[in-house]
Amino acid sequence: MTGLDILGDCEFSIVCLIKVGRGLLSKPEPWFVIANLTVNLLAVVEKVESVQMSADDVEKTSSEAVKGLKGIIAADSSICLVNGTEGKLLYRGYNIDDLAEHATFEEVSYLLLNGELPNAGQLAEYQESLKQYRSIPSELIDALKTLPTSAPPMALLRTLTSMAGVYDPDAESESSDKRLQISIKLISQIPTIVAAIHRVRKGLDPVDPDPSLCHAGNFMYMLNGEKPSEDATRAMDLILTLHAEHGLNASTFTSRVIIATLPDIYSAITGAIGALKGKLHGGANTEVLKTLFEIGSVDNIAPYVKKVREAKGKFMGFGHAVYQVEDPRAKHLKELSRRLGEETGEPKWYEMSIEMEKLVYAEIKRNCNVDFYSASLQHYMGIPGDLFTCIFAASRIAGWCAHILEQLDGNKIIRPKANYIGYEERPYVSVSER
Ligand SMILES: CC(=O)SCCNC(=O)CCNC(=O)[C@H](O)C(C)(C)COP(=O)(O)OP(=O)(O)OC[C@H]1O[C@@H](n2cnc3c(N)ncnc32)[C@H](O)[C@@H]1OP(=O)(O)O
Ligand SMILES: O=C([O-])CC(=O)C(=O)O
Repeated sequence: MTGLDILGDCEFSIVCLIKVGRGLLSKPEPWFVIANLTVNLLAVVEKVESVQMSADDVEKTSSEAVKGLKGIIAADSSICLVNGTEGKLLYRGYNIDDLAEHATFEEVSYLLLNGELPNAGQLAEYQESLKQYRSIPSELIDALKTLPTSAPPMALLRTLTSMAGVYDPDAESESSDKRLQISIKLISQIPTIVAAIHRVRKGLDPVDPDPSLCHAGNFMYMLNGEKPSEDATRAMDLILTLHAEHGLNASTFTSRVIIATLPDIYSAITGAIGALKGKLHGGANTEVLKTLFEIGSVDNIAPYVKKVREAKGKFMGFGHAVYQVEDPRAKHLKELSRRLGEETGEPKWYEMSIEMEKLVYAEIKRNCNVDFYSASLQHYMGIPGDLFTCIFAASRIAGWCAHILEQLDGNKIIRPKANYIGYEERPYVSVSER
């Protein structure tokens, strides 16, 4: 905006006043003069603001970025409510406590994808579809055998999920039916891929899925090569139910950002797996077990907490971006960890976790999150620590797919802007003069 523009806006008031002075206009009341000037000055302010608004288009704005986008509402969603002050979690309106107690992962994943719990017929049909999709292309197993066994399982999962997209003839389909089908396929196949990773890196052959087993039972079977007990099946089912969905967490947001550019579902899921891998997110469960192993005994916890505090370090499995009170999922995992600690005759890891929870809370006033007790629990279930995040992914695939389908319904590309804090425009300097 130039000085001339501003003058232009004041012009009417000034010209009027001059005309009054020359007797060309009758003398107005003082309130009229003030009101007139105010109106025109407001117009100037508005113009200045609109000039700033158009400068925003080139990412130059005076406003500050919200770090981590904390508290920013980035989407309308009817999938999940995370109430951080009350510690409440609802999937499509159903409380996680009720789902943990009564529902199976099949019901929960159907609910997340379709918006309603299935009736008996719908559930049977859905379970059948999940079973039909369980086998993965043999090319994935062949490729897995060529990859380094030392690679983190989440890196292998990321690579194989991306590959699965290459072998799916429907991957590029834009039909809603096909997209729902791909979602069901992914919910079914991620556990098969995870189990194959687990076995191949141990030098074992992958185990073919068993159609007589439910989703969780078959997952345990493909991991261990033995039919699981009812308790083991129920434990896996609970883990899958509790981790299935959590609003706009980092990996889910990633999946929505990716799908919003309209690539294919596999691309969005591959990105989500990459985001979940990080230790500030899903990767924290692996870190928790490492910590428990490093500490070794209840007696060493107090010195460990002191050491981490002095180094201004992080306590893995503690704190949350949304919950200011207890994570409502943690108590379910904690109780199961207690039970399995007793049943395996190795309560140490549970007892250490209890002491750690107490001492860390006293130190930083942060509760434990879903990743904390899932570590001792999965350890009791015989799952290696570095596979924990893959188990998380085998569950969260349901939430990711639900969000992807929701994003595609009325899609808009997600494109926030940066608060530019770099150089003003400056002249190019040739190499010889730098
Ligand atoms: C499934 C999940 O993703 S659950 C989360 C899993 N991640 C972890 O367990 C890793 C440890 N926890 C954390 O790093 C954090 O609590 C997060 C990433 C989960 C949340 O981070 P934020 O939203 O920034 O939380 P919050 O606003 O409470 O953190 C503010 C400060 O509190 C302190 N704080 C929070 N959590 C912790 C922790 N676990 N240990 C030590 N200090 C902590 C830190 O000083 C933090 O600032 P910093 O991140 O700059 O170091
Ligand atoms: O919501 C979050 O930020 C992290 C979390 O608990 C989850 O993804 O389950």
